[in-house]
Amino acid sequence: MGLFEHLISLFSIRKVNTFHVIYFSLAAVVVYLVLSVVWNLFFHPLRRFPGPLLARASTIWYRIAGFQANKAHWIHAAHSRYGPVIRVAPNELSFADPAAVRQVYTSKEFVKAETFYRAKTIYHENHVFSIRNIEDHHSRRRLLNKGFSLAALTDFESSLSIKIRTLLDQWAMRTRENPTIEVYPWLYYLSFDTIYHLLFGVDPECVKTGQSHEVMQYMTAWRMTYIYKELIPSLERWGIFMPATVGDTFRKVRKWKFYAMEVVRSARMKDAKTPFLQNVLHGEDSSFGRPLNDSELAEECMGAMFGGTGTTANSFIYLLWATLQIPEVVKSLQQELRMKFPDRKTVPDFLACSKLPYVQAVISETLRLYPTIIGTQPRTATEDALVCGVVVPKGTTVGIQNYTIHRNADAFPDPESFRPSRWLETNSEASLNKMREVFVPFSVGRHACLGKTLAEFELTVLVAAFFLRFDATVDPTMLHGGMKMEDRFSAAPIGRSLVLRMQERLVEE
Ligand code: HEM
Repeated sequence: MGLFEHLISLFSIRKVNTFHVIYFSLAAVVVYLVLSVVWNLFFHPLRRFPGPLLARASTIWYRIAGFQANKAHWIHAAHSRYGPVIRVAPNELSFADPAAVRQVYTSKEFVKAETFYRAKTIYHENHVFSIRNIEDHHSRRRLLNKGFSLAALTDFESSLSIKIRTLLDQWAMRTRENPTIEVYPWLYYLSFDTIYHLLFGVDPECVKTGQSHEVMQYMTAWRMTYIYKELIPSLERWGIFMPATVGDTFRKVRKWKFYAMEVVRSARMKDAKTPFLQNVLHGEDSSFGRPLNDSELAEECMGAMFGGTGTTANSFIYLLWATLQIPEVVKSLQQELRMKFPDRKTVPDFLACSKLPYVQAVISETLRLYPTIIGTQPRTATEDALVCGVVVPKGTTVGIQNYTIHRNADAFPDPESFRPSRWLETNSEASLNKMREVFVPFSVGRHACLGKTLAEFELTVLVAAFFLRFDATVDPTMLHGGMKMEDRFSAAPIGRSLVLRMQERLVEE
């Protein structure tokens, strides 16, 4: 007699109907859930680690936090309550100890966590961000590095300067009559134009026209699909067949893929000459032993478009938000810039601005307090490992979030204050080293940001050109609540808005 028949005879059921099947199925699910909670709380290898009860018992805590785009904030609050090593899901630990950063992110014992990064594929192919295998990732990185190198960016600098000048001309023109301006979309236009032009050699001219590009709505949709895919990985295949809003997001991502394939095909036909395309169209991905095909290359382009747009745009948005509320910071910034560049309308070159200590301190302080990759970057232990003296069993996922370690009070006293001068007034090499150890906005190790140099170029030149040319303040209608960092892995202000009052000032009054 089978188990099902046995249960039926036990409950004296003569004839099985649909109701019984549903009833027993539900009962089986409840029993399974209860047993897994008991296992997670009392028998799991991580049972001794502290953390919120719901997080130790099930993945619900982690999933709700993810859905609400609040994961980084919840984990941060849990660290304050439970200590530097906490359990944030039955099989996941979070470390707030700065020493953990390099032990995890530069070690071969840890690989990208499967569910989290598989969900970050865009449409049916892996790209450099989602590849987990160490050798495969290495060969893909080798293929892409050249397109984002310092040499490629130095060649591209004049195009970037033109875009920044066009943006500031737009702002100057629009604020002549009325000084109030919504800058949020404009900064997306600038970073999108920049990455697109760098990749494909064509300027989409969002800044020039003041219009969004169709790809931007696809990228917004993608931010939701990876939350859904983390929950149900098979949506990668089936998402486009889902009804309503959920299906719409997947269908938009499919449109983005078609768009990217078209761009790649046309680049192939024209044998496009940007450093990125030169390398990827002709170079081999050594783990495939061949160049990337159109679909694989389209996916890399989509990854770079996404990686290069919101990250830099939001960093500058937070830089303006934080800086413009502190008149002394603005004054120091403008003094340094105006001493060096007498022409206020100039868009200075990167090399000169990269040596200006206060400009660099303002950028560092922004990336410290508002790291756009705000949350955990989860890795899975491929063998038993030791992190900060704690044994991490094989198969455990661990993560360290920049939002938390960048607020380490030992390295950054009074961590919630935006204080650029902290980067300049350190009086010992030891305290500077401590700050450097903890400060990892672009991550470290083999998965560190591919676009770091591009982001630094863009931010540095933009900060310099903006503060040379404009006097600005945050509009009084802006509320702190609207600037809360929404954690969808890459963070953005929850209100999607930054309204400023600004005035072009070309001479001292
Ligand atoms: C201020 C701006 C930026 C910040 C703070 C930032 C931060 C980061 C961080 C922390 C990672 C590691 C993520 C992880 O391991 O899960 C990363 C990876 C990456 N970033 Fe950025 N990023 C920025 C701008 C850019 C730009 C402009 C691009 C343009 C292409 C870019 C492309 C990438 C790519 C492709 C990866 C994956 C690298 C790999 O796994 O090998 N990022 N970024």
